[in-house]
Amino acid sequence: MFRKISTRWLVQRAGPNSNSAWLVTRSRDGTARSLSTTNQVKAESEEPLTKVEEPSQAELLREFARMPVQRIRNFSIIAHVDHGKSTLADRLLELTGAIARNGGQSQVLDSLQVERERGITVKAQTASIFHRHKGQLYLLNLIDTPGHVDFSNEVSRSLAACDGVVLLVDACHGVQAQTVANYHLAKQRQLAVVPVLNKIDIKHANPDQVCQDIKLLFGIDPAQVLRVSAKLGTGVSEVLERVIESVPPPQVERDSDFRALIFDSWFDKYRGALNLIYVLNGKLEQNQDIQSLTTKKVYPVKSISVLRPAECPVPELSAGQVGLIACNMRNSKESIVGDTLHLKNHATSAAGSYRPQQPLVFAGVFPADQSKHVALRSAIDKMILNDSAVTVKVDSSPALGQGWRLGFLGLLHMEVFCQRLEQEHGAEPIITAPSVTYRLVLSNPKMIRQQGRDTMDISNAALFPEPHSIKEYFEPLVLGTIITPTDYVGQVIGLCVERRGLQQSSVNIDETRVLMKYVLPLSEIILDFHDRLKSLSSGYASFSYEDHGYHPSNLVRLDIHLNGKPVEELCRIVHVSKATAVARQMVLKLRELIPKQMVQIAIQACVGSKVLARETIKAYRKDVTAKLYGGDVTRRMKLLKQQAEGKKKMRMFANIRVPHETFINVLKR
Ligand SMILES: Nc1nc2c(ncn2[C@@H]2O[C@H](COP(=O)(O)OP(=O)(O)OP(=O)(O)O)[C@@H](O)[C@H]2O)c(=O)[nH]1
Repeated sequence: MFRKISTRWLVQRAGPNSNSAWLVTRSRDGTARSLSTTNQVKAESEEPLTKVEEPSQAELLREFARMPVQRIRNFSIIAHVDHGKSTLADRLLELTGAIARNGGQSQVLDSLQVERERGITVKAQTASIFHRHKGQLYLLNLIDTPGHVDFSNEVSRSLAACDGVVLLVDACHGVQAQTVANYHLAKQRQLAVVPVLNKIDIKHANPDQVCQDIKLLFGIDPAQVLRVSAKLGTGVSEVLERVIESVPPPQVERDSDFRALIFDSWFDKYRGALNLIYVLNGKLEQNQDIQSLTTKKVYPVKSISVLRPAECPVPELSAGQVGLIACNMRNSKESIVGDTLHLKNHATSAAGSYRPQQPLVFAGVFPADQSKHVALRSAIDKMILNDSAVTVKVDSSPALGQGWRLGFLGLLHMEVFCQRLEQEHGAEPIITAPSVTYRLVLSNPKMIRQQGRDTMDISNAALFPEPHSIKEYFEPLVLGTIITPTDYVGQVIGLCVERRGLQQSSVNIDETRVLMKYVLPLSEIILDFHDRLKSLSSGYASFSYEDHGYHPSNLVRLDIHLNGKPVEELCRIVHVSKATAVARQMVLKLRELIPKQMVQIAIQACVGSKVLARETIKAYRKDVTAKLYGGDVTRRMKLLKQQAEGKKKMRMFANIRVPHETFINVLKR
């Protein structure tokens, strides 16, 4: 028979779609009755209930088409690494019915294999969700962003399509370096900030102290900071309420010609490049012809869909909305993140002000087998479509053949890109040692092809000119922000000094933590600075950095010779004060990494003609005297002498096999 239920039970039964408008009860006479507001739910809650139905996808998508701008909110979740952005995004998707509760799949928006394997977000992901607030249905476009500094391009790209951010801070670890960087990024774009403390369920969380830190660093009133547990779902619905109240609706025009910003794209095997767009003006319908502002090419719109987070087809997209379009674009030269789309022959001004970040670290990428050159080029092209921060230039090397020089935002970015090349496109590239871009002033400017400039930018150590032709050296610097517990300040300062850092400021956030700013050479931090910082502070210190221009320096080119032959792929540009230490470390590492071969291998690290370090890998030795049994000792000596001479010849002509991964592994300490 019928049961009496409480309002609370009813709302919970309604599950993810607690939007009361969508609850449908069936009364005693069997007629369906929909409840439109929370108040009505209360009034009707004493009624017997037999069935609760959820709105169909079709109903929601009809609402999507009718949604006025005033009821749209576009926001990103930003935070330091591991502060719980993806977990909060999961809860918001569940709460609004976009995904099933307890679906067994956590971090739905971290869909890439590399994200699941490494447990980090590397790509910002979008989802359009619906939520009922004060009786009105709202459309919320949520973007879950990565937290690591190497993927900060994803954050700036996402912010171009937003009017507000949820600034998430871990209640145990407090404000960290990337929290500060992301907060300033949002403020630069004048976005509304909804401050949220996460992980309040953890016993040793200290939300009051963290609120004080937020007040000190960002001037946010502690009373404004929401306290949630994304894991348990506590307080998550208030986040949505606050987003609707604090984030302004998009500043867009619906009564003008269509204009949209491409803020992400990726490759689909069957449909080509798919563009994620944010519509700023007018509306777009299927089969209309659109034009790119950059390339001037015209494309027919083949399909339009909205991400919930799965793709759902919709007939049109209106200003203020975010959606996915397929329009026969084929590669990264056509589908450009940051480009503006408009209707054919309705030229307009650029939408938004997004520019990809400049890469800081460069590495050569070559096919392991030259017959795979075309396949690797196509894989790189598809990957760049999905990662607009990566730059590509053609490159070649005597040992590795034709390839490319790619620019990345950091070493992790480079590793993730190469891992994705392998996992998503089956490519097996060889990656050479990463390097930063140095600037050289030459004594004879005629040597430089670019006319009218007497400086030369160089990121490939193999192309480093002879020292006598260089007048001045410059190296790139970064301004690093480090937040560390006071107990580790000594070790952190030691590390920064070792890396040629200069302290700019030091501020006590509270009694237990210090925020320090250091100017550091970029080349000193790209490889392992972050790992060292984490290990010497037991994981508590955090680090983020931004570009700080160029500074005069004193550099040398360190060559690695194997049996007297230079190996271009292993040479590096280093600061003169570090040359001997790096030389020693590289030869030792190479001795470990290069397998024993038929000939003895001499590994030398040299600057010019001066050898700074040397190690030897002994050859395999066949026992040529094994067949002798007894006999004259001179016979034995003769065989050994013949063997030694044969090896000497081999050493001169033999090609020493260096495993592909050596080029990267030699740099890891
Ligand atoms: N106890 C507790 N753990 C949480 C909470 N929210 C997230 N976590 C855990 O914190 C870890 C990191 O969560 P993620 O959601 O991956 O963090 P993220 O900020 O998305 O990480 P990146 O995208 O890699 O920067 C996971 O192990 C979560 O289970 C919470 O409210 N309470």
